[in-house]
Amino acid sequence: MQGRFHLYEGYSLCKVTFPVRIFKLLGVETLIVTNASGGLCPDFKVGDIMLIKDHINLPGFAGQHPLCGPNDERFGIRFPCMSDAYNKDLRKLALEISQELNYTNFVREGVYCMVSGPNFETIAEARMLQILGCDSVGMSTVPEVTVAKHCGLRVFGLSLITNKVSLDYSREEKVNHEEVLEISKMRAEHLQMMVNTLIARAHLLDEGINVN
Ligand SMILES: O=P(O)(O)O[C@@H]1C[C@H](O)[C@@H](CO)O1
Ligand SMILES: Nc1nc2[nH]cnc2c(=O)[nH]1
Repeated sequence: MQGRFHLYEGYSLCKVTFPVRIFKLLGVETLIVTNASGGLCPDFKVGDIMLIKDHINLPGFAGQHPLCGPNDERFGIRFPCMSDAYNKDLRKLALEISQELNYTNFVREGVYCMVSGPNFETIAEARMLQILGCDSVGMSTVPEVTVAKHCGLRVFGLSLITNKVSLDYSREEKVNHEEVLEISKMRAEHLQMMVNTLIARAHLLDEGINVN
């Protein structure tokens, strides 16, 4: 997909995730998601690429969930397990690839949290998210991943840390969308290289071939 639909644009989560079900019907087996997010983990720097290890579905906690309503059994079960949402083997492979590509000084792993947006966080919100165990925060991805897991797709995700989220009332810098776009452009080639290399190697995992 070139871009995606967002909840904050006014789309229902059913519409936001509709392309994932189309992928499933087309025979897609693995979903690779990328996004931009704000860094909450104090160790993260702007420009870091975070391999998404897990997520927190904050809109889901409040009933904004793409699987609410009658369950479509053709796609998956009523109560899907999400404890292994982001495929372990693909994450391990991505870490190995980042070492080979010499990217280790800007590749991290962490927990992504979705909020609906469109505003960036208040400082109190950011502090709360950090206490909850979120390493980064963004406005997308989680609904698509949830629907992908529901219908049995394997998922891998990368989140580009485009800014630091303000956690301190004395911090003068203000988060803005222009910065998000600028950092995304700066890291685009690295992200493409990681994804391309991962795709080239991922099928070896299915065939049980040692990728080292
Ligand atoms: O679509 P993603 O989640 O990558 O985009 C993020 C969320 C907003 O659309 C935008 C905020 O600057 O970046
Ligand atoms: N919610 C949220 N989304 C983002 N997308 C890119 N940066 C941010 C951020 O700081 N907060």
